[in-house]
Amino acid sequence: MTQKSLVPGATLHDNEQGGPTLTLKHDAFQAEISLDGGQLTAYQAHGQPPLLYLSPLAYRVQGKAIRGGVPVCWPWFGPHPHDAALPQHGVARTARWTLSDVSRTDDGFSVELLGPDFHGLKVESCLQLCAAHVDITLTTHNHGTTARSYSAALHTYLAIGNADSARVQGLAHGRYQDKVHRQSGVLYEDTLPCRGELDLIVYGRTGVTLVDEVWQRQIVVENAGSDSLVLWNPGEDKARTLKDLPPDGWRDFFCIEAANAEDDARQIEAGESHTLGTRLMAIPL
Ligand SMILES: O=P(O)(O)OC[C@H]1O[C@H](O)[C@H](O)[C@@H](O)[C@@H]1O
Repeated sequence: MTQKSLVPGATLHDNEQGGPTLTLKHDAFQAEISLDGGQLTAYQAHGQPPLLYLSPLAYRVQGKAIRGGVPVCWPWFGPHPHDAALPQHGVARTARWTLSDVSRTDDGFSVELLGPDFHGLKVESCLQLCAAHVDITLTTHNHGTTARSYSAALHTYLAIGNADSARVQGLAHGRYQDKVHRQSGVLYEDTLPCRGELDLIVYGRTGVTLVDEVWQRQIVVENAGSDSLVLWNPGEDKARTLKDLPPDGWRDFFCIEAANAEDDARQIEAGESHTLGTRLMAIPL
């Protein structure tokens, strides 16, 4: 593919490994979207640290998930519920998506992407990017003839100064499922340190804040169409088993995922659709 200008500031081109990539340049920020995975891989407001972490060892070949940015887990989150042969986190993050529209808005860009079809379910994504925030929606349509269940997540890798000294706020009274310790219960504390391996689904919380003392900022995450959010960091030991993450890479991000996961999996009637969304806002401390 040769480089193609779409609207002022938006260019579609192949990255170094040949993957179709949309680069967005604005006076106040710049961003990159990979059509492989249909995912935002970078967003940075000028003069600020990056909002999203992208592993320097991330695979950038068609058919492999990209570790970083905002991977799309769809139409199931985690292992497939009945068929262990199917890939973890569904088919969308390894599919090549289609760019259906890109336009300038008053304060940034709006991008629409069409994702894969999976047995009567179809997914599309809309990204609204401006200097103040990033909004991503994921809409699933059931174009089959019977009701269908699915699960999903926008698996956001938020960039941070150091996971060891960051914390998530806004969790009090959320019901949780802890996949590391195989426990469930209710979170009594409002704040959770991002230290060590964490893999938690928290129900009933649509908004939380990641507080980063090192970079002196907080990232506010507000989700919609979701009653579950996932908090994940592999920690030092598990990170060593991930080939697409440097040994110290776990320090540089914390995942806060807008989800329809586990107990929050959704059923969509024939002809209906459901939208999951997340808004990310970085604010100085
Ligand atoms: O390594 P991946 O397939 O990208 O999955 C990374 C992580 O995603 C989610 O956060 C899950 O809750 C974790 O259990 C999983 O380890």
